[in-house]
Order: sequence, then C-alpha cells, then structure tokens
Amino acid sequence: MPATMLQQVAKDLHVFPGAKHLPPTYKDPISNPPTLPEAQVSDGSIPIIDLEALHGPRRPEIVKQLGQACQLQGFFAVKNHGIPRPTVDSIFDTTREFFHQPKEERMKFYTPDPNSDIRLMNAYKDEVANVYVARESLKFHCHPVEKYVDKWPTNPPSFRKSSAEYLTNVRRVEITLLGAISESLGLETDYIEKKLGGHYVSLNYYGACEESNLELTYGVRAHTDPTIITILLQDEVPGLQALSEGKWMDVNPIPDTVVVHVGDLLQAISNHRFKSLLHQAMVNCEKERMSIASYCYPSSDAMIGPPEKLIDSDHPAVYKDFTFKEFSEQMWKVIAFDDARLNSFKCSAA
Ligand SMILES: O=C(O)CCC(=O)C(=O)O
Ligand SMILES: [Fe+2]
Repeated sequence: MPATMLQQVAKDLHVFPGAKHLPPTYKDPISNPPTLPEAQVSDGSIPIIDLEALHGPRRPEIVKQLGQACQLQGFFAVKNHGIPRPTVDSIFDTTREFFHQPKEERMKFYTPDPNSDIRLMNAYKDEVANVYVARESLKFHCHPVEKYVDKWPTNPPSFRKSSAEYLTNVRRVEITLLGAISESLGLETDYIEKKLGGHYVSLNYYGACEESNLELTYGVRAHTDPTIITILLQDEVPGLQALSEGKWMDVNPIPDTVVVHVGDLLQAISNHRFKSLLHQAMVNCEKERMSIASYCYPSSDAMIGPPEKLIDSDHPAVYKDFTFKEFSEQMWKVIAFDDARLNSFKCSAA
C-alpha cells in the first residue's frame, strides 16, 4: 500500500498507547469498512439511565437497567450525570475556538506518529471508497491530567482549564458507570475499575458541508470503539447514528445527557453478553457539529478475558485471557473498524 494511503487510514483510527509502528502485515481495511448503506433508519429510542439514582435506594433497579441496556442495545444516555452545565458549555466553546483558528495553528499538533500524546487528525478523501470523511479531531491523553496537561494547546487560552475541568468530571462519571456495569454482570463493584489505565479524549469537529457533497460525505464512517466504554458528549446538532437491530438509528442529542457506548473490550470482559456498538456520524449541511468522545482504556498489563464468574456450561468462555498490550499490538496487524479486532483472542481461534 502506498505511504499516502497508509497515512489516510491511520488518520481515521484511534491511537493506541503502546502502538509503535505499522507492521508489515498491515492490511488495507478501506475497501471493506462495515458500513451498511442499505440499512434503513430506525425510529427506536435510546434507554435513559439516571446516574444520580445510582447513589440511592434505587441502585439495584438502575444497575439492572444498565445491564439490560448494555446487553440489548449496546448504548444508553445518562441523565443527572453531575457534569455542570458551564463545564459542558466551556468545553464546546473551547473546541469551537480551537477549530476556528487558522490551519497553521491547528497543524502545530499534526503528527504522523500514532504514539504521540497529542495528535491532530484531518478530514480526508478516501480515494478507494470515493467518500470524504469530514471529521477533524484533536486526540490526546488526559489521565492523570497533571501528567499530560503541559502537552495540551495554549490557544485558545481557555483550552487547558476547560479540558481539565470536563475530563475530571467525565472520569468520575466513568468510574460510577463501570461500578454499576460490573455489578450488573454479578462482579465486584471495582472489578473493571481495577483494570483501568489510560483515558484518551477526542475533540471532534465537523464543518458544515455543502448539500451537493452530502452523498459522498461522512462525519465518521461506521466503527466500534476499541475501548471498555466511550462517553460521548454531543452538541445540539444531530449526526450520530447507531446500528440497532440491523437498522441505523439516529441518536439525536438529548439536552443535559451524555451517550455511553459499549466498546470491544467490554464485549470481551462480559464474555460476549454485551456487544460493542457499531456507530457512525453524519455531517450537517447547515451547521457545524462538535462531539467530545472520552475513551476509557485498561492499563497495558490488565487481563481482558472473561472472569471465572461469567463462565459456566451455558456460557463457555468466548475469549481467552489477553492483555491490553496484546490487543493493541493486534490492532495494528488486522486493522479493522469493528470487533473483528477481537477474533484472534476467541477461544475457537487457531
Ligand atoms: O461524533 C460522533 O457523534 C461520533 C464520534 C465517534 O464515534 C468517536 O469519536 O469515536
Ligand atoms: Fe466512536
């Protein structure tokens, strides 16, 4: 594959801690992304989980709701998450200001190194599929904040403060959710939390597109996230779609909520009781759109296979034990946009 195409592919992928370089077995996934253009749009609704109620007597009921949402839909919205409205407004203002800066200023964060602590990724044209992928994103490590904050932009001047505030809040939401998700699987509350390592964020910016380009333009093409969970904050412009019962469903923004996706690694930890969510983002012809995706990762030596408790004669182990480091290395060998990344960790795999 020519180097330019490799760069294009790499631009659309998440960056993995520990991934050093593209190995020679690298395959071209572009010609076969799991987009389903023929899928119809469904009018299904999204389960809404009340995070505040997790801290009171209704906890068992909410834990059950969470487990059902992860099992049946693979995603849900969270209300009463406790992230203050000014913190949300401020991360969007900062993101908008960052992406409205001249290209030279944004490009200071461009690097082809997938291992960089901070990285700008540009919109690009996929010549093979003949589509334009309109997302520009700034991705960076963010936990613990003190370790990484010095690498973050100083323009706009609000950047570091707004990001630190939002990301500290989102980490708290993440820990609360992972506790309840662990319980919903019958595991100790801190079972998943104990595996946590990195936290990575992507500030996503989609410029408004010309209507004549729409057929050829995606925001982000269909993918699952290679995470434990992803917490997605959307602004008020629709664009996110999730595959639900074989149909694309619009996941329109609900004020004061965040959306949570099951990622590939939770699919493995849950012994396939939960399924990672295939999703994509479309662009809007009139309005720019922004989303903030917080990707929750394990530490590199954390074991990801299903726990003993989730294995019995009715539920034989679907995945072997593997570390996150092994998963990250595998990612670069079989670059895929979906949970095919997990195939070589299946018990039935050769
Ligand atoms: O912008 C969106 O709604 C989706 C973004 C996304 O899927 C991601 O950043 O992984
Ligand atoms: Fe995603």
